[in-house]
Amino acid sequence: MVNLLKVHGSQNHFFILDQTELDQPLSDTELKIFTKKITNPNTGILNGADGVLAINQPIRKNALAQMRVINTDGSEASMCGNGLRTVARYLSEKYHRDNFLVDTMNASLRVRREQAFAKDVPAFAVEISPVHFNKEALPFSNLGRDRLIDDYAPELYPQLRFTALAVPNPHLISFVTQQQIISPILGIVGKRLNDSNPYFTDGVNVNFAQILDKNKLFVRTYERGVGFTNACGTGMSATSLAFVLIRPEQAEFNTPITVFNPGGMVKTIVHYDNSQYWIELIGNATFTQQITIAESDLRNNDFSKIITKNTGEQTAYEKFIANLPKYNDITTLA
Ligand SMILES: N[C@H](CCC[C@H](N)C(=O)O)C(=O)O
Repeated sequence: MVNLLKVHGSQNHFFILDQTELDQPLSDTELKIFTKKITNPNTGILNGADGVLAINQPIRKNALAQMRVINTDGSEASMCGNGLRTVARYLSEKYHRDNFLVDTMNASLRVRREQAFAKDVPAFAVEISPVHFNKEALPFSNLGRDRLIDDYAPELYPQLRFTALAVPNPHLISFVTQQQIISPILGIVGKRLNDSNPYFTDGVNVNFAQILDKNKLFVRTYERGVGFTNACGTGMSATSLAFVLIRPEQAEFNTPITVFNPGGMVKTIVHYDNSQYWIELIGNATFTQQITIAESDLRNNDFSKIITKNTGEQTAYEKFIANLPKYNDITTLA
């Protein structure tokens, strides 16, 4: 039998599949098919999810394990901030470590257990890096420039200023008004740049941010390979870096920034060390259900005989967010 976990970071939901526990790990094709089925609310389980986080043996020395990120459309991403917090908690409890490295596609990243955000709301801090601004790393093209930092790009959407950066998955960020953040604009831009288009040929995660106060943001994201999610960890991290760079009078390096999102709240800290930017993303790592499935059923995408067990943590999480200030009553899955 195999144990899956249903988890979330800021209610960005995932299934964790520890491939090292399987007699025969799923192939890349099997993992893609499995993800598309189990995350789809109609064909999957537990209302689906925003992706699958697959854990494999480490690929670099000193790392405890590798995390791979598969979006609901089957595409693989180089990084997932909310997901890495939940994988960090899973590995922390499996190997009894609180401070270690996790391999991702492009880098081994530091993770550590943080003080819980509230009773039964465990929290982890994860490193978000490497960071790139040049068009080759994102990639973007046909915008007549090598970098896009706080500038108009009417080809993408008129009257908005955009910043493009990779952490290392690709993000497009715009600081907007409250009216704009709750308007259909984000969905229009997100859909257009994740269908075939001449600018972001690999797609891009689109983030609209409202500046609430000094070191305080609200971020809403249309995710590549998924669509609207309750939160995007790499999106909130990339937005925090753009905030510090573009509005230095309102956001500082090495200072916690509170980022609210439709699914809850995280803290970010933007760093610049040895001429490299990196971001700490600190937030909940909630396990909502434990799922038991026969390995043969997993391989055949047959979820008819699964056994699920509620952890009770979602109640604690909802109590935690009930005490947070409300900024935008957005039903994200619009
Ligand atoms: N959709 C993203 C991957 C998941 C990132 C997000 N869920 C996060 O928490 O960072 C992409 O294709 O780049």
